[in-house]
Amino acid sequence: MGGTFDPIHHGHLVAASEVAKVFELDEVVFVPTGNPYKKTNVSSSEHRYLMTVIATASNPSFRVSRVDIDRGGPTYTIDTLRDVRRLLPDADLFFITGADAITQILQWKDAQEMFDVAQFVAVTRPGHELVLDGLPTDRVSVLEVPALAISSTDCRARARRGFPIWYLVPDGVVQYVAKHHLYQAEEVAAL
Ligand SMILES: Nc1ncnc2c1ncn2[C@@H]1O[C@H](COP(=O)(O)OP(=O)(O)OP(=O)(O)O)[C@@H](O)[C@H]1O
Ligand SMILES: O=C(O)c1ccc[n+]([C@@H]2O[C@H](COP(=O)([O-])O)[C@@H](O)[C@H]2O)c1
Repeated sequence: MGGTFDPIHHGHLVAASEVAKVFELDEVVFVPTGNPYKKTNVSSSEHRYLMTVIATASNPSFRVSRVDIDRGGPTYTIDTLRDVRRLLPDADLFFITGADAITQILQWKDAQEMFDVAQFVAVTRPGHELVLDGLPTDRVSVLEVPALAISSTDCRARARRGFPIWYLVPDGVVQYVAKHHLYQAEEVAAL
């Protein structure tokens, strides 16, 4: 599952857990983006990586990869998939993505090649319509996950306004955000 994870929240974790169960996956690899070139004002990749490690630590089937962070340059999913394929040459790869991302996917770099490397699982997300027009139906599956109307944008806005993010994100992530003063007004957090 690729994401900016700024911060990772329970919507991400529930989606990953549900896909793992339904598709009988051995593990879910969370891949925080290095440079999500379509997003602005993103926290440092090390903060996002560490929050993802904290959030997934208690699940033995979840792990975190640094491939997108260590590669450098803009993060393209085709490169993520090539790197993960190199690390796991015999695995059947599934890329988990949300309803908002799947509608954009044909505009991603080397979109057609991505479907050769991995099967895509599009999970439902409150407030976002699943639009699969033009996508190869044999390479994209749809899965309805328990609806959690949580977004990283909302978590950041709540933290900035002094509202709690308890129960929207894992406890360790609440503590990490507080300790490092993430998402404060004018904040540009660096490790
Ligand atoms: N509540 C949710 N339910 C299902 N999928 C989700 C949910 N939140 C995020 N996703 C999916 O997880 C992937 C990574 O998401 P991302 O890290 O960009 O989180 P986000 O909450 O969408 O962030 P932001 O609000 O900053 O755009 C995306 O494919 C996104 O669609
Ligand atoms: O490959 C691309 O061109 C591309 C463009 C936008 C997003 N993505 C990927 O989509 C996933 C979710 O991205 P984001 O920015 O919504 O957190 C993440 O793995 C990104 O690398 C990929």
